[in-house]
Amino acid sequence: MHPANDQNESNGPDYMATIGDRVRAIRARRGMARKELSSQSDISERYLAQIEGGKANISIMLLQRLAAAMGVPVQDILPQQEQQVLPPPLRDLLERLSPAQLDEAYPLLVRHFDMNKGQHCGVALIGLRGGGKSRLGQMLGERLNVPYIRLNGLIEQLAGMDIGEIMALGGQPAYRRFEREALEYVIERHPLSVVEAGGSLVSESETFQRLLNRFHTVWIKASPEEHMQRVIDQGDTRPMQGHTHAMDDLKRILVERDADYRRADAVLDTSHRSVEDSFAELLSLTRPYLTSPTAVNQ
Ligand SMILES: Nc1ncnc2c1ncn2[C@@H]1O[C@H](COP(=O)(O)OP(=O)(O)OP(=O)(O)O)[C@@H](O)[C@H]1O
Ligand SMILES: O=C(O)C1=C[C@@H](O)[C@@H](O)[C@H](O)C1
Ligand SMILES: [Mg+2]
Repeated sequence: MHPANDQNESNGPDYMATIGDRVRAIRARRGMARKELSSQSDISERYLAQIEGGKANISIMLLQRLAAAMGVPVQDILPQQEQQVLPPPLRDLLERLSPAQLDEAYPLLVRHFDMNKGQHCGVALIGLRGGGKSRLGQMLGERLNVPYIRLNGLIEQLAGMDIGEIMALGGQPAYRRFEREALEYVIERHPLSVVEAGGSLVSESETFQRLLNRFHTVWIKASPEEHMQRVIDQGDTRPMQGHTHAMDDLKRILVERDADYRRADAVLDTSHRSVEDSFAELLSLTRPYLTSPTAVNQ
């Protein structure tokens, strides 16, 4: 409340008038007729009219009954509330939410105001090969009806050649240039999407920073053994040849990138879990960043 108002309200008539205004406003918000409030609070309609008209010097006991009948704390009716941070309607709304709904509300508000500043473009999945970025990313896009974009696929489209050819022709620098170009393409063309980053994007600090700034990022991780087994199960043994060495390499890469992957906004560990189970958690972690404020209940 504004301090100047508090001072004005502290003299008798203004104080009573403010109580009257507050009672009328709360009753209206609750959709209660004066008759109904009268029977709920056991205060006569005539006296309620006097209270609302700022003409009654209401006792503490009646004030308590009145507040209880309208389902609000007494301090909502009293004018001087210097300690109160939130305006009553907002606090009232938040108090009615369950803990799970509050968890949902927080990122929604964060996202909403960030979106006003043009910050967020959706969700980006980062992590090492075989974590489940493609599998889970596709499911997420389909479920929430937003495009799923595999950055490596887009790089190949923009370059007009596959990743192997890019590497052969221009090496890592060329790949990094196309990677950045692909990310900017997504930011410009897609207001909301699920982006799968290549496992090594995090090693390119400027591109990674851009991704962190524009997306809600999730590190999709697994144990080294599962990363390895899943990639082998997909029939791709290229980076895993040599077995013990391959496993050592994988572990080393995970350690090397650990600090970068940890910069993600959230972490999803898919080790020893079913795809469905991992997806359910990913959905709850990211839904607020992929739905428009008008589609909260989607
Ligand atoms: N709990 C789980 N969550 C996600 N995927 C799982 C899970 N359990 C098993 N899988 C399997 O692991 C594989 C993950 O492969 P996927 O291609 O999605 O990984 P990726 O992170 O996209 O790797 P890459 O960096 O190579 O693109 C899929 O075949 C998927 O079915
Ligand atoms: O994890 C890695 O080192 C890589 C993963 C791929 O997605 C590509 O980003 C690239 O081939 C390197
Ligand atoms: Mg993938």
